[in-house]
Amino acid sequence: MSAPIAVALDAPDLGTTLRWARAVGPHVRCLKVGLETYLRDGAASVSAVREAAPGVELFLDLKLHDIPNTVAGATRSVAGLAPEYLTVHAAGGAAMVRAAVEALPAGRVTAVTVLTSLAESDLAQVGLAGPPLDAVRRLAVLAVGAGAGALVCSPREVAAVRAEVGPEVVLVTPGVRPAGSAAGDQARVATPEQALADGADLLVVGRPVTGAPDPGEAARALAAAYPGR
Ligand SMILES: O=C(O)c1cc(=O)[nH]c(=O)n1[C@@H]1O[C@H](COP(=O)(O)O)[C@@H](O)[C@H]1O
Repeated sequence: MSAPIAVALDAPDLGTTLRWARAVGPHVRCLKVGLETYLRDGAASVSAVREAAPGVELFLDLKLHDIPNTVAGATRSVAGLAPEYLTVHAAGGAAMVRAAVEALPAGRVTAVTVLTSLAESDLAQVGLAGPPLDAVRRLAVLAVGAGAGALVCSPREVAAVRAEVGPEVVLVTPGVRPAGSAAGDQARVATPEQALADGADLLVVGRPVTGAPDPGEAARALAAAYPGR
């Protein structure tokens, strides 16, 4: 099985997105198309990434967050792209997550709990008092109860979330930084070793790979260090 890594293709133009997809695709299980690419290049970018990296799973990271009726419609709008993962914000509530689940016939609705860029002080500012773990656990339980098949949390919470939701739910962790990599705007980070040891199923890695002088080689080295189980 290929390395449990999703490379975030957050690129400034479609040519770069596809160059990265071709370079890293052979080494990893999954490629992530997010807001930067999707809002600029649309659905065609998803098909183009699939063509550039055949056989690799597609993670469509649109972080939907709206009233249930609107999220259901938005999910139907992209369901034909057949993403293996589609993100929604768990904070949109159980009815919203369920609306996405019902509108996505295949693939996993993937609920983002608390963004990995937020530290405890940021959460306090938006009215979520207490450690991030409390909110992450609460939102994880809510989302799984509403039918989400995957969750996004930081590697720091993954062990506690696993204990909460059991073995079947796919746990996805961004905020993964190999030792020595810059954290950038990520607040709750850990190494790939730690994330996997704590029970993560899929590591999302962007800049440590795509910002490397040779993204293909960076992905190859990361995949060799963390081969699929
Ligand atoms: O849903 C996500 O993928 C996501 C959730 C989250 O809490 N934090 C987070 O960083 N992400 C995404 O994961 C990727 C992380 O990229 P790097 O920080 O460059 O490794 C970006 O594409 C983010 O949009």
